[in-house]
Formats: sequence, C-alpha cells, structure tokens
Amino acid sequence: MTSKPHINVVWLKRDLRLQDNEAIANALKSGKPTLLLYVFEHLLLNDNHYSDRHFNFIKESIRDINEQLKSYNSKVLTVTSDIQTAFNLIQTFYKIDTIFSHVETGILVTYNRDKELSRYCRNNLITWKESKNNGVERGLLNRENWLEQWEDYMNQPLEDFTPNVNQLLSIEDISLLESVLTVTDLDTPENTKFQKGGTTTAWKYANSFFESRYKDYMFNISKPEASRTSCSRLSPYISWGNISVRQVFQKGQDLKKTSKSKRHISGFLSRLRWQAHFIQKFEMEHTMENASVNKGYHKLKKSISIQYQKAWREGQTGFPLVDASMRCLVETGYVNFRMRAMLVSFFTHILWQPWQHASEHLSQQFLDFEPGIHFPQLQMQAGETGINNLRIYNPTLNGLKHDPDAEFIKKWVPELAHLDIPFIHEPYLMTELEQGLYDFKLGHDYPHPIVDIKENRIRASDILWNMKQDPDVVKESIRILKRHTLKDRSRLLKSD
Ligand SMILES: Cc1cc2nc3c(=O)[nH]c(=O)nc-3n(C[C@H](O)[C@H](O)[C@H](O)COP(=O)(O)OP(=O)(O)OC[C@H]3O[C@@H](n4cnc5c(N)ncnc54)[C@H](O)[C@@H]3O)c2cc1C
Repeated sequence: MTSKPHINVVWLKRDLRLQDNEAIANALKSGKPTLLLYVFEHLLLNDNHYSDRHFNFIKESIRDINEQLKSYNSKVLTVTSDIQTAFNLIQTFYKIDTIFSHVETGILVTYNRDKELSRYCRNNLITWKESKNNGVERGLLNRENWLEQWEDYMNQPLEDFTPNVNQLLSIEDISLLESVLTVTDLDTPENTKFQKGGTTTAWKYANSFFESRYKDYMFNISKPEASRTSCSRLSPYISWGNISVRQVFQKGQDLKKTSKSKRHISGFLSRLRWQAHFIQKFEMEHTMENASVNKGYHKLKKSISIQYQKAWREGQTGFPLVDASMRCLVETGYVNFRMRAMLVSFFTHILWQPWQHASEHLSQQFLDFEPGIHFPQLQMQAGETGINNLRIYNPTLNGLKHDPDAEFIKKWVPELAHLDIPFIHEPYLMTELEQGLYDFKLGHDYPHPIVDIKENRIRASDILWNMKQDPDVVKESIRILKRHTLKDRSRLLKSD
C-alpha cells in the first residue's frame, strides 16, 4: 500500500489575506506542500449573529485571493461542512501534519468547536499551530505590559507571501478534494450597497484614506454623513482580515512622520489600539456574549416590549436620527461609531430593553461584525459595566449638532425631507396647522414618538446611577478594573 502524501493545511477564518498572514507564512516556512482551506461551517451559517451580508463578503474576499493565486496555479479550497468532516475527507487523500490558523476570539460556538478540534487533532496526530491575531493574546490574567507588547507586535516586520515553486496544492489536486467535499458557490449578488470584500478593495480604501480622506478625520468622526468618507471605512476589511491591523498601523505611523494633519492621523491610530483593547477584553471575559461583564447588573430586570423592539429594528420610532441611522445601517451595513452608540442607548435606556435583545439584529446588520468589539461595546453603551461613564444620548441634540442641515435624515427618512429643518429634527412639535401647511400628517406619514423620551431618560438615569452604588456592582467594578485596566491607561486613549 502506498502511503499518503503529507501536507500542511492553513485554515483561513477571519484572516482572509495572503500578505502579512502569519498562519500562511508559518506554513510556507515549513517547506511542506500546503493547502489553503476555508470552511463555511454549519455552526456559523446557522448562527443568528451572522447574516448573508457577512457570507457574501467572505466569498468576495476568497474570490480576490483566488485571483492572486492564479499565477501559482492554486486556489483556496472552499467548502460547506463541519470542520472535522472537512479534515476527515481531506485525510482520505493526504496525511495532514500541521494545521496553521490564527487564534479566534469568537463566540461560544466557535470556542467549543476549537476545544473539540483540539481533541480531534490529538487523536489524529495532527499538530495545530495558532498564531496571535492582530496582537491579541490568549491566556492573559491581567493587562500588565499589554500595550507595550501590542506596540512591539505592531512594529514587527510584515510577513511576506513567498511560497516555493509548486508548494501550494495545485488546482488539479484541489479538484480531487472537491470531488468528495461540498464545494461552496462563490457567486454573490452584484451592485449591492455594501462595501465589497477582498484585499484589493481594502487597499483602495486604505490608500484613499491615507492620501487625502484622513485630513478631516477628527472633525467629521461624529457626523453621520461626513464620517462615511472622512473615516477610513476599513472596519469590515480589518474584521474579516483582508488587511492586517499591523499593515494599517505601519502605514499610519509612516504618514504621521510627514503629515501636516498629525492630529487626525493620531486619532485614527489610537482607534486601532481600541480595536485590540476591546477584543482583548472579550478574549478574557467570554461570558460577555450573553451576560453583562459586571455581574452586579444581572439583577437588573427590564420588561420586554415586542412592539418597541420592532419599531426600533424597522426605523419607525418617531425619532428621526434614530430611524435614519437604523435604516441606513440596514441598507448599507454601516453607520459611524456615534450613531451605533446612540442606537444602543436609545434601545437600552429610552426603550428600556435589555441589550441582549439588540445584539443579534445589530450584528447581522454590521458588515464589520467583530464579536470582540460588539459585545463589550453593547454593554458599555447600555451602561452595564460599572466602570464607564453613563451616556444617555439625546437623538434630537445629536441631530442638531452633527447633522445640522438634516442631510443624513433627509436621505434616510425621505418622508420628512420636504419639511423645514427644525421640523425634520422634531416633527412631533408640529401643530395641526403646520402639518396642514406642509401636507404632512404625523401618525400617517411618519410615526408619533413611540415613548416619552424625557420621562424615560430620567427613569433610566435614576436607576442606572443608583445601581452604580450597589455593593455587588462596586465589587465587580473593582474586579474588572484590576483585570482589564492598563498600567498606564492614558496611553491607550492618547492620540500619539
Ligand atoms: C454598539 C457598537 C458596536 C460596534 N461593533 C463593531 C463591530 O462589530 N466591528 C467593528 O469593527 N467595530 C465596531 N464598533 C466600533 C466602531 O463603531 C467601528 O469600528 C467604526 O465605526 C468603523 O468605522 P471605520 O472603519 O471608518 O473606523 P475608523 O474611525 O476609521 O477607525 C479605524 C479602525 O479602528 C477600529 N475602531 C474604530 N473605532 C473603534 C471603537 N470605538 N472600538 C473599537 N475599535 C474601533 C476599527 O477597526 C476601525 O476600522 C462598534 C461600536 C458600537 C458603539
């Protein structure tokens, strides 16, 4: 009997790129024949945090990699399967020596899958080597020296993609594997309003940002319309790994040396630190997916309103900036940080609904869904960490300040577009006579506000401020600060 050829496998997940990909670089350094694999796993296809927009983004990213692999006569083996089934079927043709991947700071189902895969690897004499993902560390007990280590990592040389001749499995070899696996169709809908996946597009965004768009970054970061071009818009590319944080960080640092707009580039670089900071927190507190990190808040009970939640999801709350933000997010997969925070604050404070009920809807809509940012941000904006300032966003004031000409609201709530600007921000202030003059009927053309915002704001503020003094909340806050606060917190926040 002839023995099977030995190969290494790179298991791609949220690292969909060839350059500066440590998992790929390490596999290639081994000198062995290498297969690049992506598995659309049933456990994620069936998970309510994910939606088609994510899967299409992944498919576009893989198509982009495949274009680059043409000159090597190779491609990514892309299948729909459970991970162990995929490895079992590959092993009918090959003996897998080592699986290379990046550590995944994911949701509970992927964490459990990884534990099972570890067992599988042990039983099948496969080595599984995981690389650090964007500077996030596994197994940390506190944040002593964390920022220094992150910065060291960010300043290390980038990993080049340099396979030896014929080192990557050929298209013909991969066809053989495809004959026993369920191949995923990589076609995606054309002309959507979502950012297109893939490293090529990622660099178009990065280059245009570093060439000119960054110059108004800090001026426009909170404005719902202008931020769409002044912010980098790199988040989906970073979240799905089309580009590494290190690649972006190094570009930004280089630019800072010569740029006259240092404040803006520095503000941007500090957000890259936050990216890792939040993911590191989630890595060390994985129960945050379902429950507040501060256990003192577990006793906070809110009454569920299906009607309020539906109005929020559909952008029909009667508060124009809230509705515009939600409609924009649903249609384009993106709103800026402030509008995200306001959507969560409105849901958890003004509608007084549990943040857990906002989680899946939002993660499905955010094209850049990153569990390590999503869950900590939800809890922070809901005011349930005990260590952050409570911020209850006033949608009207935010509209007047950050969308003064109502450009954003007019675009996404067109039924208000013909009103004068003050009424666009507060249509509920219109008298019957004024409604008649504008041929506009509140309750018919646009909903009445679904709640009394002033009353609800006071209720939320009273309850949450009082809870901050609760002994269980205080005890947990001390624990959280000990575990997650950096030695020199100001450095995380500093704009270089
Ligand atoms: C409730 C809520 C949920 C969020 N969920 C996600 C998510 O799933 N994925 C995600 O990438 N971001 C998330 N964010 C953070 C932030 O809103 C987005 O990263 C940012 O709006 C993306 O736009 P940009 O790429 O133009 O960012 P830029 O302002 O250009 O920033 C550059 C990069 O820094 C990182 N970044 C920026 N702001 C933050 C922040 N506040 N916290 C952590 N990292 C940051 C992102 O990787 C971003 O691409 C969330 C924020 C809130 C309030």
